[in-house]
Amino acid sequence: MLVSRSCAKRLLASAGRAARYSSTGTSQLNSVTEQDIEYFSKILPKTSIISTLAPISSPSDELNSFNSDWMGRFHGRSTTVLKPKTTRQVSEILKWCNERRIGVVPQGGNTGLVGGSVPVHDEVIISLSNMNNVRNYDPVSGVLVADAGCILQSLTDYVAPHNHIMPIDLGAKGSCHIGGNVATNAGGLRLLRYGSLHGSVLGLEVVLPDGSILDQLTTLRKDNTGYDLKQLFIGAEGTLGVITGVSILTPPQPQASNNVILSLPSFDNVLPLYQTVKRQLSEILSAFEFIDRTAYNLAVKHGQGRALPESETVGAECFILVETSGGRREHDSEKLLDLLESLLGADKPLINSGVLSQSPAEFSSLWALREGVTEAVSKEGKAYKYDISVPLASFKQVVDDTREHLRSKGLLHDKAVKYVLGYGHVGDGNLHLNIVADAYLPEITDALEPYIYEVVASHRGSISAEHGIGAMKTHALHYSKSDVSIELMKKIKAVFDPKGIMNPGKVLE
Ligand SMILES: O=C(O)CC[C@@H](O)C(=O)O
Ligand SMILES: [Zn+2]
Repeated sequence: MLVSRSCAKRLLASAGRAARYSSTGTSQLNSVTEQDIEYFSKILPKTSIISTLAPISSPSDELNSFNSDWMGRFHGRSTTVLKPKTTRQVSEILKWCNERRIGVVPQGGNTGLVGGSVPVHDEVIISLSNMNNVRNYDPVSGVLVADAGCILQSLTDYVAPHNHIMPIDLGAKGSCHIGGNVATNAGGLRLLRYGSLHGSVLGLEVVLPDGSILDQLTTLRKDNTGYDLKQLFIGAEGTLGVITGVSILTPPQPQASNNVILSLPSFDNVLPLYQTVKRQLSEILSAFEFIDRTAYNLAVKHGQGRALPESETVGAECFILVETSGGRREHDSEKLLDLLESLLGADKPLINSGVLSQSPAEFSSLWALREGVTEAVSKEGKAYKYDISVPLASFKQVVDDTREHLRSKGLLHDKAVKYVLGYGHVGDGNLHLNIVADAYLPEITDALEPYIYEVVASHRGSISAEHGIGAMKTHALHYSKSDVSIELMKKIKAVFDPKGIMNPGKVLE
């Protein structure tokens, strides 16, 4: 139900003003009041509002999962979650919040790793989970238009009968939303083959903080008409507006997918191996993923995938998962077998052994060893997650140096930190450096930061290769962005969101 302008004005005038300073330091933001809930309940059915405030008054534990990230590292104090079903409803909510200066946090599947989708204070959470319809699919062009709240896996299932796949794939696919993927510019396991979302996303529908709807939901492959505004929202982490619809190009399903896990005696072999694999598999190579020994052991310990036969892992310092996706089943398998033969038959073999999947179940099981590292780590304790781009050659050095650094501070093993491990997307130059401890402790954070960011900056790398900045890295943005860049980002933010209501405390300080 839409609320009339006069009704909105009346409610605005009567609304209480529990003002406080926002985390961005740029504007006064207000807390939600009972009058706001009264207004929201004119826009949304009561079942789509979770609030501890009258006249809804849901139990506060219902709010907990929306206020915390899945790692239990970031916590907000929102009193109110709104679950709109339509773009128009999102627009009405934002218009109201903008006029009232109420902070807003858009939330998808809440699977992020940098605290981007939970409030810093008591912002209203707009959950996109009720906006979960496919709007249109053209199996000829492969262009899919979907609500932002569609779960990635359900979209993968939707396009599968049409012999297409989604251009992204990530461990959280069973719960992450396509809108969240776009808002965070999620990378994932298919980036090597299909590139980033900046290329696959053709159009977006975005509700701006003042409630206006930016309809750029084009399905065109070519549209060279000046500034490509949608690119600004890809990776903006909800700081410029709420993405409500996504138009995305889905690639044809490869006819044949194979994978193999190679065990390597030394990390030094990773780079020559990558060169060899690229040369021999050329266009059918679709993933080249790295798992160090610690990461592998944890994945196995926590039952992610099936452990490789013991004999194949003896003496392995690290593992590489190679995937091929091509158009000719026999040809592709032969290419992979030829690769294995030539690697193992070399005078100085780069690998100890390789385990090739022989069935769809084995294919998934090998992937689970890699995809499941995050899950395994979460079962071990609290993880400090650094998601960095550094030259491939320094992946191992960075992990080893971090371990030694923690040891020198007396924090390793006997004192809180249990593991330091590395894994990630070698093909994309992206290392996931995880430090696993018993708890999130200030002395560990102090030992890790700015240490890791300085290492990254010394390589002219990125402090966030794919997970974003969220609330976790706002203070460190300058390690990867120049002053000029940050000033421009702030100006862009001010143009779209002059009152600073959108996802305050994220991306920019
Ligand atoms: O948990 C992490 O640090 C990485 C998660 C994800 O980006 C992955 O590549 O598995
Ligand atoms: Zn990753």
